[in-house]
Amino acid sequence: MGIYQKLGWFFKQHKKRYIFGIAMLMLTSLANLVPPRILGLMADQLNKKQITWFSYFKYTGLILVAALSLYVLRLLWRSLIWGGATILEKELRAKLFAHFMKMDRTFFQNNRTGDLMAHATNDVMAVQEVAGDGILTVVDAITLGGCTAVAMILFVDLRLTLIALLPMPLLAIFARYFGDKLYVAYDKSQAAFSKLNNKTQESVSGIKVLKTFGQAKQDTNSFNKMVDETICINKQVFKWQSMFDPLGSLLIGLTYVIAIIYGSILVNNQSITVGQLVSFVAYISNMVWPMFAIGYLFNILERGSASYDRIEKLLVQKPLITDKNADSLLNIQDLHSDLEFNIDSFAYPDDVDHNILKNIHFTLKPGQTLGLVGKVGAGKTTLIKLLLREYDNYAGNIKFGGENIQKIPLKELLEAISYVPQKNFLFSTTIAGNIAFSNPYATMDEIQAAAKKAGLHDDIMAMPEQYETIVGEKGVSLSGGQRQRMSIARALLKDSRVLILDDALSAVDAKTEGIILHNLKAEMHDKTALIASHKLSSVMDADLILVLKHGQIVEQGVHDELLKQKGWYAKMWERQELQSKVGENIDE
Ligand SMILES: Nc1ncnc2c1ncn2[C@@H]1O[C@H](COP(=O)(O)OP(=O)(O)OP(=O)(O)O)[C@@H](O)[C@H]1O
Repeated sequence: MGIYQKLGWFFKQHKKRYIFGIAMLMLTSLANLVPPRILGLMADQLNKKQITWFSYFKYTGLILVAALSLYVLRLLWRSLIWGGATILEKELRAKLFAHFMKMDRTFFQNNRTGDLMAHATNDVMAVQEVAGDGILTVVDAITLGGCTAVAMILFVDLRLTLIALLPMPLLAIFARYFGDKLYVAYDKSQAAFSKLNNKTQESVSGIKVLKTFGQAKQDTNSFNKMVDETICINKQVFKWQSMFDPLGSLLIGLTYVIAIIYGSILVNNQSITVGQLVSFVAYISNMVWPMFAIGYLFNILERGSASYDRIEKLLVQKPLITDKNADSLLNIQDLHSDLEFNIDSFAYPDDVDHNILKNIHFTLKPGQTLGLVGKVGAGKTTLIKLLLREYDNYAGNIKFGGENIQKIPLKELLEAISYVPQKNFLFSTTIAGNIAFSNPYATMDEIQAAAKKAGLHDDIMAMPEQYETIVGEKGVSLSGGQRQRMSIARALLKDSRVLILDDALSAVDAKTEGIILHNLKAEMHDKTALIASHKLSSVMDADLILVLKHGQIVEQGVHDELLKQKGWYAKMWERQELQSKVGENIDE
């Protein structure tokens, strides 16, 4: 139960929602007691042949009212409690995302991207279950279980209740034991299935290469081995399922048998009426779920608590770059968006003798786009990292709206930037969830608009469940180009003043690239953009293009000017034009 204390901040924020939701759940439990009791009363009157049309309509009417109330109550508690869990999920994701954005290189070296993704998906899901299914199981176990037991005792018989319910605690114990085993087995099965999916995709896309190198047989063997392993893992799920399901039915059946045998004896010696026995049998079905709920509850709380601890451990980590020089009164919204780079020199802290950037000076007005080009290792990403404040140890300054970026609170600065990194990450969740990661409160319309601008909408509509399709580790694999466009959609969903694309269109075909750039242009009219790319077509419309070589600007200007200079840019442009016409690979 400690997890509820840890999540106290959230329940305090949503106190009214949970109080009302729990009240609705309790009323649901009470309403559940009505139909069995009425059935019993009806059975007694039928047995004594005393039933009249009036009482018949009264009883059926009451059952109908109870059913309608149950419908409304269930609708209310579901939207309140499960809705609350969704809010918690969104808040935790937003917290983690904001934290990841704030953290520096060391954090990402210490925490592998895969692990961070797991925290942001699996752990967040486990915690949200505490606020959704966890509350449901606690309340149901206590109120539905408790009220039904009390009704059995009050309306029927204490002895019958004690004896007939003897097998029920076993149901809770088995639900806990098998529930846990099933969860672990199911998780492993999903991981194995996604591994198999990826392997299939790799083999199919690499089939020509495999055949050329005579590796097709080895690949088939390793594929068959993987299929066998996956089947073995899946068998575990069926094993636990086939052990638990019949056992559950057996225990429930046993309860009914005991109730009917002992109940009949009590009817015979006139301790209870036939109607009471009918009510009792109907109450047993009310008892089954609370027993399962007790079993599941422990699993939900244990998993949720462990996951919350892992999330907390991440959130308490502090970035090395701090706000020590920041002016807390500075509000980035008040700053004009001129971006000035005045870097005299920069060397990475672990290689201080080697200047990676030298004499980088330029200014961008709001709405202008900078193109950064140059060979691999020329320093394009490094320049971007300095704007993202991953390093402060450079000679010179970077100014945004006339203020040194080191004076702007880091959180505000990063919130003003949408960054599409070279390596994009995908979470094991829906497409919509993945896009909305940068803005968990985005509406479906906003998500779709961002996907359209990023040229991804049509691909999504062709997927099995469109925006609800699960992607990533546990779902459909996306191509490199689709991942890049997803990352761009994510960045566009965040309303920021600076957009950075770091080689973000490399895997996108020329036609789609044209569409995306056109859309970005419309989007960027008052925003500043930095586009680093190996494809010159991505930067040809930029207001300023810098060609970097060994960390220095060797050419600069707009596309036409650079072509006239007949330097590296003009040569590369010619090559890439030729390449796109011939469709061949020409290396730099
Ligand atoms: N963390 C680091 N520590 C030391 N040197 C680094 C580090 N990161 C990059 N470098 C070096 O800095 C230089 C510039 O790298 P950078 O990634 O900025 O180039 P780039 O132009 O973005 O290359 P690419 O086109 O591959 O993205 C390279 O020589 C690289 O090896």
